[in-house]
Amino acid sequence: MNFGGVDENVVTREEFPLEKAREVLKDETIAVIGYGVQGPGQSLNLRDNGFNVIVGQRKGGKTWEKAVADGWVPGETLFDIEEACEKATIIQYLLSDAAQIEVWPRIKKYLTPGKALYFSHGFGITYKERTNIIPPADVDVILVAPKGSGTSLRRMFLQGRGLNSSYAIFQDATGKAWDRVIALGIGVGSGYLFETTFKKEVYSDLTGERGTLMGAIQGLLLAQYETLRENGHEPSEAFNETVEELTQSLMPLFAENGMDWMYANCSTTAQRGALDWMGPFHDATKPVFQKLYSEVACGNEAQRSIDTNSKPDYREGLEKELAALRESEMWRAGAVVRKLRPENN
Ligand SMILES: NC(=O)c1ccc[n+]([C@@H]2O[C@H](COP(=O)([O-])OP(=O)(O)OC[C@H]3O[C@@H](n4cnc5c(N)ncnc54)[C@H](O)[C@@H]3O)[C@@H](O)[C@H]2O)c1
Ligand SMILES: CC(C)(O)[C@@H](O)C(=O)O
Ligand SMILES: [Mg+2]
Ligand SMILES: [Mg+2]
Repeated sequence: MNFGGVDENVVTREEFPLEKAREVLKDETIAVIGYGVQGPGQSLNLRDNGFNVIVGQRKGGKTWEKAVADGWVPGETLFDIEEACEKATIIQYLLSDAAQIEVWPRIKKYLTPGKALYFSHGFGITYKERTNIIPPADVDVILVAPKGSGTSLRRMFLQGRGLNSSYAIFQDATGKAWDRVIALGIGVGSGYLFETTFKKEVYSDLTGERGTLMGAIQGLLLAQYETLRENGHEPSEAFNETVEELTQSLMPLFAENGMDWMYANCSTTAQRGALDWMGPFHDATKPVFQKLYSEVACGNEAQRSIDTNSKPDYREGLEKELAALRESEMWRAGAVVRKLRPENN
């Protein structure tokens, strides 16, 4: 398929319908290991799509309880991690990236010949010198990476929509890796699947989430909010002009029909200014994106993530940082603005 002049390999549900996916995987037991964010989305979609799926999760704790609440039955469809890996023919390794490193020595013995090891991130394999995740040569190693949160994957599935995913094959030991990866991609509820490699997936994913999807957007929004506040604008005006209008009014327009369509639905005054100021914003941020990509490609970002996320108290530290964000003036103002949406009254 041609994307803006470039040919790419993609697979749609039309070419590879759900019935075909069920046929390909009819003799497989899929174990979804981990029940954090992607685990629930992928396992519930697979279950609702009629696949033979079980969940492997650390016993006790909140996520085990969440799995039980979602209808996974201990001893029948919910097991501890090692038992699920033993029963599986396909192991979907959906622990957090740091936990994948820690748990790997305990689960690799269950990767017997002909099984498949599935990831939703290229992290563990690409940075193998840092993760020590080195699968045996006689298993398939495949990837389906939904391009969005597991929460969205599930929500969009329930709405009859689909979140796009990339797919990759690192190792095809059985000759069935392509059928397996595409069938799983369709089964977890992907909109369409586009081809990548483990390395390109992790480089683009780490760049995207640090960049426009999460890091850059928060930096940009905050910079504008602060500028408005420093010049005497009230929080309500600053938040509406920075965040609320973006998410509620303008983003849906460019999601639906592209940036030019959103521009076309704004005043000529806005269009002139936006077209003129796009250049300076582009030029100011491009060097930051270039620096970010090179930090990802040399492995520094992966190492930072491994070092911080494998500390025993990392969750408390993270919660403090998230609380600071939540309690900042901009996001406290946001909570009030959201409450005032008529649909929330
Ligand atoms: N969060 C997303 O929506 C998202 C999107 C695309 C890809 N991914 C990728 O999917 C994979 C899973 O990510 P996630 O965000 O769902 O993970 P997560 O951080 O939500 O954690 C998943 C599970 O890991 C378990 N876990 C954590 N530490 C453990 C340990 N020491 N021993 C045993 N279990 C432990 C937790 O109980 C939890 O059930 C990652 O490779 C991630 O990069 C995530
Ligand atoms: C949902 C994201 C940001 O796309 C994913 O990459 C993640 O790591 O959670
Ligand atoms: Mg990611
Ligand atoms: Mg991502």
